[in-house]
Amino acid sequence: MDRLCVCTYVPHRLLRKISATHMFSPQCLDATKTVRMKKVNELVTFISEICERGESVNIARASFVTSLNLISNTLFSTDLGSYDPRTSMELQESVVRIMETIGKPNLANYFPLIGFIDVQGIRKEMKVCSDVLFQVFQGFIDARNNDKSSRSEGDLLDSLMDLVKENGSELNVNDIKHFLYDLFLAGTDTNSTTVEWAMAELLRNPKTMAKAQAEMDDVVGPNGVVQESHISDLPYLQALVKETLRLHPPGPLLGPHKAETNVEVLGFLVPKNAQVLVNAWYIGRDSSVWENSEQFEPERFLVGREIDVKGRDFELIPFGAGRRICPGMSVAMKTVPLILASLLHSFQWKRQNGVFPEDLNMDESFGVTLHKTNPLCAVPVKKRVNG
Ligand code: HEM
Repeated sequence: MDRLCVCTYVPHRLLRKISATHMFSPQCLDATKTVRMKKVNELVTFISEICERGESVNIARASFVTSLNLISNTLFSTDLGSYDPRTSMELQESVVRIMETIGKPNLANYFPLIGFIDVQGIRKEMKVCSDVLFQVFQGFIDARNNDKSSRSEGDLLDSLMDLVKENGSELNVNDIKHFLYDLFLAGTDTNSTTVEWAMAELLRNPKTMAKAQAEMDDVVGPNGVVQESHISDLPYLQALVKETLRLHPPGPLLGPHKAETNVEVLGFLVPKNAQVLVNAWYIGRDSSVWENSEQFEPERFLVGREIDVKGRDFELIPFGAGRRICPGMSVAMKTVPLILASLLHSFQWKRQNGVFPEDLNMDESFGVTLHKTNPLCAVPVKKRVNG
């Protein structure tokens, strides 16, 4: 993978390095632990309110807001998402619209000659929404430049602005805005889609759901509150996250790669400059590698050789591998299990009119992110006495 790694959509390599030290390093992850807990607790509170009204929750939408607020708090120390559909959050709406627009089949990809006409208005829509994001980011940058007291000790924007001052020749405010843009797009939908697919698999596999909940009752205690520190003691939960990423990798074709030089892969020549799309979705379902490859069986990760998602085991690469591996992997592997554990430990889940069937519709819509075609809506029922 390292030889197929020319960067095609992140504007500045330096920023990748910065994110590794300023956002995703073990120290930063430790420092942002409290924010993650707070935001996940807000999700639980929101669902508890829905529970009291006996309504259903759109799982992807709710966990999308949590993921968005997690990122916006790490970057700007503020919420940019809202669970209340009546509250207009322009950044949230624009991120959703960008993800929907990117996911649409674009005729220009099939007929490049007509690309300049923008028949479907995709380019225009992308521009309108992206402009909103850039304006919001510029607003935060201006506020910090104009009013030093609006700087909040330790969030990522402060560090990035300090870096611009120190490395003016290599880095400018535009680079920062593009970097923030990538983080919001790459780090929200991926997380929430994974939570939705995991919940869908569990709802049609009640025995698997019961096993995961029993493990939590043992480790967290029936009336305890899930903490991030519990996750390492919940092997079944970790296995079910891996199994979800195997069957439903949010980035089914990873990011577009390009060969830096002629590369030989398994006897095939990949010529220099060729664009390479890696089908992580197929790799995860390859029946020559995975037994019962279409079945959701977290147990497969608990026996035999340990297979992880960190880019070293090529049969499971939902985050990619090599130099271009997802920089947010460590934060995703903390957030997704934490959200899932909180949803499963605090609530039982049912369908509006009964239980979910084994043949629950699991159709996938291929786009940049692999979405569930029919959004999963489920009714929460409070499980814990003090939850
Ligand atoms: C379950 C959650 C996630 C999955 C499955 C995932 C997966 C991926 C994949 C497959 C790529 C492309 C890798 C390649 O081209 O080989 C990627 C890139 C990226 N991801 Fe993630 N991601 C997740 C969560 C996150 C989060 C939470 C963040 C940030 C907070 C994030 C930030 C990024 C960025 C900035 C890139 C672009 C990196 C580059 O092009 O160099 N991701 N991710």
